Amino acid sequence: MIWSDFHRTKWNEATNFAWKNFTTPTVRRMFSFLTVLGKAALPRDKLKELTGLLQEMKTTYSVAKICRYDARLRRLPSGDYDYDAEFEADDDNQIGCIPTLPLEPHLTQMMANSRDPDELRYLWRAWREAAGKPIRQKYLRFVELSNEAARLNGFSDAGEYWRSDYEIDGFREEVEELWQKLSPLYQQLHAYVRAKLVEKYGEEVVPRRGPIPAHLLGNMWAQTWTNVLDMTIPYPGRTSVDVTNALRIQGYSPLAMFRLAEEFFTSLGLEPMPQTFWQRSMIQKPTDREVVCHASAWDFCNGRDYRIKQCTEVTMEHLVTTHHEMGHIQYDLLYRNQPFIFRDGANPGFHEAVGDVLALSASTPRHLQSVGLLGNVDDSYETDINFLFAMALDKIAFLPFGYLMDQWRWEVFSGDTTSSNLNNRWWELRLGVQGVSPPVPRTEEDFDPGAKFHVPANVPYVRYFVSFVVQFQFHAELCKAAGHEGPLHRCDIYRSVKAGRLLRNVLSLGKSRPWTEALSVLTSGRTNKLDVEPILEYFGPLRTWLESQNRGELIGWRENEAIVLQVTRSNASLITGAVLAVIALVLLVALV
Ligand SMILES: CC(=O)N[C@@H](CC(=O)O)C(=O)NC[C@H](CC1(C(=O)N[C@@H](Cc2ccc(O)cc2)C(=O)O)CCCC1)C(=O)O
Ligand SMILES: [Zn+2]
Repeated sequence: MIWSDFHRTKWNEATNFAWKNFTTPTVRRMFSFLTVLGKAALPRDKLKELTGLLQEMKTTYSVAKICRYDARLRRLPSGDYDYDAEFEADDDNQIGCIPTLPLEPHLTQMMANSRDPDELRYLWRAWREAAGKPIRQKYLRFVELSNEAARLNGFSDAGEYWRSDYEIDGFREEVEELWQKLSPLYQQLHAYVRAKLVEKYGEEVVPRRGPIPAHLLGNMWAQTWTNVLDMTIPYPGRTSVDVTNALRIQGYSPLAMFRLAEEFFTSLGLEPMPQTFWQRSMIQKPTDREVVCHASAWDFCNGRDYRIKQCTEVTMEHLVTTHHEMGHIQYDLLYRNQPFIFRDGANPGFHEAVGDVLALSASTPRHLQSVGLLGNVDDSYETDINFLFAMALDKIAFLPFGYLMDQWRWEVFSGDTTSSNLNNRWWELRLGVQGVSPPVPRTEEDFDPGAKFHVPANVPYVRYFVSFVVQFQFHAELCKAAGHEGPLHRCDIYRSVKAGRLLRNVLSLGKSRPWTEALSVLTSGRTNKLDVEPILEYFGPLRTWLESQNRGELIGWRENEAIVLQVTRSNASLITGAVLAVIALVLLVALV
């Protein structure tokens, strides 16, 4: 339907007050959602510009490729990798390189498996040159138009529009409070992993009391650290829950992984995937065309057609992702009989939590053994700690990143962060909240947030932070319903129809009731708030172990070490003396 400016104004006036006096709460709730037009509230030409910018940014990200790292050819006199040589003809090989490496699966796997700091630093920087830097200006214009659309919907900026999905005042403060309670556990994990990386790479590369360089954590954004488990596992040689090898040895295909995940859902009495799902999903990277490989789950809003698009690799990490994506479809299926406007998650964090809740059970050593993916599992203390540590590299390591992504974007939308400190503010948060530092100096020429899918794709992110807290609330309640006794981290709700019924009751509500009421249903009225107790209970034994291991280590990080390390490592001769003097001055003032 084409909205003329006249009609839009009339609609806005008409809907701005009449419905608020309706007496039926459900109808009032429907109108409160229907009257938010989102970007459609923009004048046609601006809407066209906005959608054009979004498509261009998504395309840049999905086609970005970089050159292969070539240790031999390009060395500066200082021994550093001469990154700029990438694009200059040089005598060794006549022409510059041809960018051939895409993010998925190549760079993802290289960041996971390489143990060469120089190669990792190259991959880290080259990806940001190719994916982030080119969209900096587009993103700034996109923010302006997003804010204009938000204001036309009655919000102060796009951040307030995004936060309205959570329907509570003070959501921002609530998230801040949750993070403050979780940060001590994160700092313990950070200190332990840093000490192990110092052992591996030396203090030249990893400062013992400083932030961890972001390229060494096994992930392009340092958002989850499961790929450094081999270097950090507490008790090497004991049972490790990374069943990637078992999956491959047993000949698992992506389809078999999907069937395994589906069977967990049906074991709880939940919905099987519909026929069309198996016919129309794309579960492997096709060879005949370029696709966006970032996994996604799709509801075609007709009660029948649901699909997953995923470039599945046969790894443990992808088995967890398969549960995650199928969790979205399960939620879509459970609320398909709701009125259309209520076919959504109670809040976006709930939608992200469903699959992860089942994966918490499916990842336990006991469960992996019961499906034949793990051999003999002992109930020893060491096996417990190994398991909890592996889970923490995924769940605890992620928390600061899940928190800071939208902290940064909310500040950009509100104007607290502008083009003059766009990238610097990102690194202030990455340093201050997450304790990671860039392996090479960053400037306002760069746009590092743009190298993370959800920024060019404009997908909000605090939903994952909320999910990582609430999924443990779900886990605790479903384990209670399943009659589990013993430590929470050993719970496996597999085949518990009681747990399945409770989950069905909560998820079938969709967005027909505020999520606080859905939480009340989940906890039989015990609470209606986000609560960090279950995740802290789950990781309790690991926290005690980390605190004993970390005796003598600095917990936390000195932020200035990041700067000093960068200066020494980035070939000081390239940096004019003036800049060096400034840094020395800043440090002097900071230390006085
Ligand atoms: C039509 C549409 O868009 N549908 C939505 C779903 C819906 O709204 O119904 C959708 O499919 N979104 C895609 C997105 C994909 C993934 C993701 O982006 N994850 C985050 C954060 C994270 C990290 C670790 C983790 O264990 C769990 C999450 C990241 O990778 O940074 C990639 C792999 C996992 C989930 C998703 O499924 O959430
Ligand atoms: Zn998701």
